[in-house]
Amino acid sequence: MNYELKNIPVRTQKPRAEGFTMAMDKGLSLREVEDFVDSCGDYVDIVKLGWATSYVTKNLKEKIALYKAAGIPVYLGGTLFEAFIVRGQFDDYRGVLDKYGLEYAEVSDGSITLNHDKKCDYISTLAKQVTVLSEVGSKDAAKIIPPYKWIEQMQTELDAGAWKVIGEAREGGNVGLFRDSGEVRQGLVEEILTKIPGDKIIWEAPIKSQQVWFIKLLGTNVNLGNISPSEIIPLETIRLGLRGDTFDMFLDGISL
Ligand SMILES: C=C(OP(=O)(O)O)C(=O)O
Ligand SMILES: O=S([O-])[O-]
Repeated sequence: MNYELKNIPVRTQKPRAEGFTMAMDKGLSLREVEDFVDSCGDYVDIVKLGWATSYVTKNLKEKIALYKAAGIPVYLGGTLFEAFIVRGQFDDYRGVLDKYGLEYAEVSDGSITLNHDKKCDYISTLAKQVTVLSEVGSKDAAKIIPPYKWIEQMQTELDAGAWKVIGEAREGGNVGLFRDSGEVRQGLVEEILTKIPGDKIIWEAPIKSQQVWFIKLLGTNVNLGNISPSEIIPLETIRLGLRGDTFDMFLDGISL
């Protein structure tokens, strides 16, 4: 760090299994990626190329190579997986992973209706090729999945070979884990945590108030995702108690 401050919570270091930050790149240029990894690389554990943006992104190979050179793995948004599945192109999807040398993949059903056993089959097949992140939750705000179903799905997806499960929120943070106002479905999160270990979950939390909520509940080293590149440094300060929102969290025993 640039100077010494006392009572700063201990952050996990890369490669992190916990305290993990997933950034969402939805079309950064190569030059922007160079700047991004230079300024924020220490705080980014994995990058998702949001939904199917990789289909239209220029210089995709070069972009993935820039992240790789910075030690940051890349995966393609779950929506892209779903776009292949709905068209009967699973083998083509696997070919894309190979073509771009990707080591991670997301399996989700946020936009399609997928039989859950079939989803788990995709997870176990892909887990033989790459590290799989599987996502639970719908992108449709009208589809409310009860907590016991979230738990059942998360557990069976982990059992099928998912490395971590992701709680859906979209870029807007207004579905899945959250109400359409962006407020956390607190009862849902608390119930999930009675059964699924927190370190196995990445909570999509694109909005600052959501990040703060999870850090207050689960501490500095909670896994958070769908973080915009411009919010990586701000999030790191929130994790460290160096922004107003969490300022008092780590000041036990200290007073003026
Ligand atoms: C983040 C989104 O999609 P995905 O999870 O597929 O990246 C989104 O649609 O806002
Ligand atoms: O919507 S809930 O479970 O607080």
